[in-house]
Amino acid sequence: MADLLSDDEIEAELPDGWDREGDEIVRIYEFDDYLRGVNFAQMVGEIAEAQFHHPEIIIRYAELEIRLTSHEEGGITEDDIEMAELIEAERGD
Ligand SMILES: C[C@H](O)[C@H](O)[C@H]1CNC2=NC(N)=NC(=O)C2=N1
Repeated sequence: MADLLSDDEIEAELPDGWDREGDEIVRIYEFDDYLRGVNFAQMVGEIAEAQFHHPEIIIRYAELEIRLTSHEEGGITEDDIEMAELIEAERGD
C-alpha cells in the first residue's frame, strides 16, 4: 500500500491540467467527437489494468472526466500521480 501524500506533496506533484478535489485528482479531456472520447477511455482502462489502479471515467459527449483516488488508503497517493502522468503521456498533450 502506498502512503497518503501531504497537501504540499500533492500540490507539488500534480501534473499540469489536473486539479485536486478533496480526496481525488481530476482532469477533463476534450475531444472532437464522442467516439474519440470512448476510444481514449478504452486506452485509459488498459493503463489502469496494467497498473492495477483504476480511475472513475465519466464519458460525456466529446469529453472525458477522469477522477483518481486510492480507495484502500482513503486518499491521494503516488499511485494516483503516476496514473495521471501515464494518462497524460497517452494523450500526448
Ligand atoms: C481490492 C482493491 O480494489 C484492489 O487491490 C485495487 C484495484 N484498483 C484500485 N484502484 C484504485 N483507484 N484504488 C484502489 O485502492 C485500488 N485497489
